[in-house]
Amino acid sequence: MTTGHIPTCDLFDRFKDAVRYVLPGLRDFGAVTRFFGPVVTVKCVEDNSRVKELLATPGDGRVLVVDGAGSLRCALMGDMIAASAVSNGWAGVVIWGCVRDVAELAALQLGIKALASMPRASTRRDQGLVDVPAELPGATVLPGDVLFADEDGIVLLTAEQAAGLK
Ligand SMILES: O=C([O-])CC(=O)C(=O)O
Repeated sequence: MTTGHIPTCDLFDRFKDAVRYVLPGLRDFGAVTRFFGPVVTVKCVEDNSRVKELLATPGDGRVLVVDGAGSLRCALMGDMIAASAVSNGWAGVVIWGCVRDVAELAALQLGIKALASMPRASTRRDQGLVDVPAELPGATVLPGDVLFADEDGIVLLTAEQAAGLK
């Protein structure tokens, strides 16, 4: 596995269509715009219980992928949860859904890509699935995939593909 970020365009040049690409639409909200790491997945709709729990545990340089089914009705992460991700060593959080506290997120040393901002928080009902196949626009993400993100977009590799990178 590589020890550094590889530009997503270089990954295309190397792998072409053997890797997965997330369709455009997710924006950068964190101070870090280039990040990579093995993926942990969460599937949750308008309930960020699992997101809060996971980001309070050691991240070890991993990236949390949140399949929020694209809901624009509430935010799945704000500055408190994101700050806990930073303290716990997560490399990034990619959310098919919304965030809030945008001004504070912009100051955090964390990669954050999400659809949009929304002041309304989610309602925690202790629901959501961890380590299951998760959808991002145009790509299915599996636990253990390796995600590379930068200003150009997001690319997903299998662990085997990532193992071959220098
Ligand atoms: O608590 C939430 O649901 C989201 C939030 O505002 C935070 O992370 O600060």
